Amino acid sequence: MSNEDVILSLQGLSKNYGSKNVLNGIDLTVYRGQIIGYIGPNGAGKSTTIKIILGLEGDYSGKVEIFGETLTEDNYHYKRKIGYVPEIAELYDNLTAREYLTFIGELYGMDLQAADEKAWKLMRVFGLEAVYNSRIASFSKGMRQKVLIISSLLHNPDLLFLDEPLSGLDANSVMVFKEILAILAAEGKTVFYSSHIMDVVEKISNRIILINDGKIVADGSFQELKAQNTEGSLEQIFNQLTGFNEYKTIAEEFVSIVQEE
Ligand SMILES: Nc1ncnc2c1ncn2[C@@H]1O[C@H](COP(=O)(O)OP(=O)(O)OP(=O)(O)O)[C@@H](O)[C@H]1O
Repeated sequence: MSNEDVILSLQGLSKNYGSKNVLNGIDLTVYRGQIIGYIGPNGAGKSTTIKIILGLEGDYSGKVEIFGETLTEDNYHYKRKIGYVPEIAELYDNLTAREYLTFIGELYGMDLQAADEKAWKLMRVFGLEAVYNSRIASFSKGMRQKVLIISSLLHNPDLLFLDEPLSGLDANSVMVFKEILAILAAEGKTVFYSSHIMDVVEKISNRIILINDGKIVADGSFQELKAQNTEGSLEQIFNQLTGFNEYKTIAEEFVSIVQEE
């Protein structure tokens, strides 16, 4: 791939919280059209990486380049080309879906009417047109997640960050969303997908990055990772590479404590 196809580059990215070293020299070049499955154990630093790239977390060392420009505090124009589904979302409960989505659309520089029309159409495709003018407080978990997904894509971003995006979605919606991602990537959009649902990551990503102890411990397509490891599924490869083989002992200990008289 040529340099023009580099969408994102992390060079020696490190981050401490106090004395805790969370990221420890992440080197990663992401190319246009890739769906990156960014995985790792709880607390490995996945959300921290995403927040640094989004400019939500500072005080790191190393270099971040996005769309060919170095990330600095006063360079925020790139944000218009980015979409983000956070792991924990602050949806404004008192707003209606319409108010929320048009607000987000305007933040991304869209014209109010254009944002309104597009948001309504996307809500309709997700079967939510009847609640477009209802308050988000009355929405189920899956409905909220769909609003979040729409808000991340309303402005047609080139690079999409998804942190556990399927949370609360039913099986039909998951199928639709996986297909949306595949079509977007085929259109040249780039997706950075962080999740613990290994069978989905295995299927949708064309490149999987596994981080552990603040470092990249695996980088390749699922087929490549499979060829390099003795284990078969991504879940098993994950457990093998993160040195986890104690699940039975932990489960037994947990249940025996639950059953203590
Ligand atoms: N604002 C903060 N202040 C102090 N420590 C933090 C802060 N944010 C994150 N951490 C710590 O950094 C580490 C990495 O957190 P992060 O949320 O990036 O992990 P993650 O890989 O996304 O985990 P999970 O899979 O559980 O969502 C954790 O140990 C967490 O406690």
